[in-house]
This record gives sequence, structure tokens and C-alpha cells, in this order.
Amino acid sequence: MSGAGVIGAGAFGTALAMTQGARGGRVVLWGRDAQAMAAMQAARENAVHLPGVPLPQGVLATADLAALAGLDVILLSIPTQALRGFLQQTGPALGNAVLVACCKGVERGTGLLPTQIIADVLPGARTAVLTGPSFATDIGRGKPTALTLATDLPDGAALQERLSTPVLRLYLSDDPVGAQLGGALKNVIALAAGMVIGADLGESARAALMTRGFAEIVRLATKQGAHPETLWGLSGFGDLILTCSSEKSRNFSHGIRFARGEADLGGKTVEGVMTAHAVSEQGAGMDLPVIHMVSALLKGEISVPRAMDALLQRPLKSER
Ligand SMILES: NC(=O)C1=CN([C@@H]2O[C@H](COP(=O)(O)OP(=O)(O)OC[C@H]3O[C@@H](n4cnc5c(N)ncnc54)[C@H](OP(=O)(O)O)[C@@H]3O)[C@@H](O)[C@H]2O)C=CC1
Ligand SMILES: O=C(CO)COP(=O)(O)O
Repeated sequence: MSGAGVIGAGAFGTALAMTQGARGGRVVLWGRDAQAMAAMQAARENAVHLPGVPLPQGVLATADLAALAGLDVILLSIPTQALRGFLQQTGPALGNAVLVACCKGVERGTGLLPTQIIADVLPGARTAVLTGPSFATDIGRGKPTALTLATDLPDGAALQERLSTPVLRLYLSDDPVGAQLGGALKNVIALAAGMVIGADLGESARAALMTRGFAEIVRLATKQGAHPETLWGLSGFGDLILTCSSEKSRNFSHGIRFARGEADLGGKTVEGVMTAHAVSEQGAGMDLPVIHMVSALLKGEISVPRAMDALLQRPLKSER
């Protein structure tokens, strides 16, 4: 039986299941907590992550992996650092479905991107990436959103058609590496932007940091084979703008709380933290001053004022 599956019943997974449920047809939303999934199925609502937004009729909320059997496409929406372990344990339950990575991050220790982790654990799996500027709360409420669907698959256009809805407009890309690096690295820059705002350094400083951070994204990603146009698109520049400018972003608001010295940093999924360390550790010798500084700040190696001084006191250089 064909249909769409979503792995991870957090904010984004639930929102994605809603988009696919609104199209009609069979949708399986899988989460690991059996009790929570049973409650969700009964209440027709994810009361923790998307309260007040009803699950469409065709969505089955379940913790039963057997419900994924025979699905033709599965969206993976769990944190990047959890992906490898999940696939190692659960890979066979995913069958032959096209696996669409919806998480944004770089794996710490390997430097791999989500589709590269999938290829490492499940060689031969067919993969795609869905990424771009989108808050789960907007998607779940049916607000208009445009995202990038990046894949090497020859039938990418069919997948684009399959996952688009009247309010979720997908643009096709043949650059999964660029799309994933843009989505992962903007989270690190959003942490930095949040720190600038939290430390009351001003909106001009945030604009400067976003721009110079974007230069780092382009430098690093093109070195790994990304097309520059991908980085200027929805998955890079588009998502950078959204994430660095709204307190709805967990990365941006984490940066604000961090700079204010708040003890409770929230305990939410903040992908940029591990990605900052992963990229800084892998690219130790690279010219990535903002990314290296975010990692050092998060490790407690330097304070926000000293980090700002260090960035400002570097020798003057050309803008490129
Ligand atoms: N929220 C958003 O607006 C957007 C998020 N994203 C990306 O989507 C991904 C998921 O984020 P989001 O849904 O917001 O995060 P949430 O924290 O809301 O949800 C994460 C989900 O993953 C589950 N999970 C964590 N570890 C495992 C594991 N080892 N095995 C199985 N399930 C696991 C959690 O389960 P449990 O509850 O049991 O811990 C939870 O249901 C991230 O990469 C994020 O960057 C992308 C675009 C927008
Ligand atoms: O990726 C996102 C928006 O596109 C969500 O950002 P946060 O993970 O920072 O909340």
C-alpha cells in the first residue's frame, strides 16, 4: 500500500504530516513514545508541539514501525545527531521508500550531512532533502511556504509533484550537498545573531554578522562542491533571513538567552550547537571566524564581549 510516512512526531514532523494529510491519502506519523502517540491519535492533536492544530483525518499517529510497511516516501524529521542511531536500529522497517531528510545539521565526529549518513548506514537507499525557510507552526497552520527539494534521483520532478501542496511550494534542486549545508550552517549563524541581540550589540552588528556569516557558508559549502546559486536560494539565504530575524527560531532565541547568561537554555532541539562544534572541529584550519567563535563561546572558552573584540580586532581585509 503506498502513502507517505513521517519519522519524528516533534514540531516539524507533525507539521509535515499535516501537509501530506491535507492532500488526502494515507499518512503515517511515527514517534518513539507509544503513550504519547496513542494520546495524539485519540486527541487528533499534537498537544506538546503543535497545540490547537488538528491532525487531518488521513493521518495515523503511531509508535508501531510495522505501520511504515509499503510506504513509497518517508520524511525523516528527527535531530541530525540521532539519525544514525535511528537508522541503524530501524533501517529495515523503512523498506524501499524514498528517504527524504528534513533535518538540518552536520553530524559531530564525521562531518557528514543527513543524506550522507543515510548512505553510510543504508547503502543504495534513494534519498532527497527537504529544507528551506519554514517554521513548523506556519506549515502546520497551512500558511504559504516555499522550500527546496534537492535530490540526485532521476524522478525528482515526480517527488516534487508528490510532496507539493497548494500552500507548500517546492522548488527542485539537483544540489543536495548545497541545500543541506545552507540549512545546517544558517543555524550556527542564527546562534551568533541571537548572541549579538542578547548582548545588546545592535541590529547593525547583527546585519554585519549575518552577511559575514553567509560569506563563511558560501566559502565552506562551495569547497565541498555546493553550487553558489543553491546557497543564494531558499535553503541558504532564505533560511538565514528567517532564522536570524525571529524569536520563533530556537537557534536564534538560544543565542539570545546564552548571551544574557540565562541558566535555563530551554532543553529544546537546537541543531546549531552540535553543528557549530562539528564544523569547527572538521574545519579547524579554515577561515571561518564566526563559526569557530560560536563553537568556542558554546564551549565556554571565551565570553561574548571578548569574542566580539577578537572578531573586530582582526586585520582589515577585502570583503571577498
Ligand atoms: N521546528 C521547525 O520549525 C523546523 C525544524 N526543522 C528540523 O527538523 C528536525 C526536527 O526538529 P523538530 O521537529 O522541530 O524538533 P522537536 O524537538 O520538536 O522534535 C524532535 C523529535 O525527534 C524525536 N527523536 C529524537 N531523538 C530520537 C531518536 N533517537 N529516535 C527517534 N526519535 C527521536 C523526538 O522524540 P521525543 O519527543 O520522544 O524526544 C521528537 O519527537 C531538526 O533537524 C530541525 O532543524 C526544519 C525546519 C523547521
Ligand atoms: O529551520 C527552521 C526554520 O527554517 C527552524 O529554526 P529553529 O530550529 O532555529 O527553530
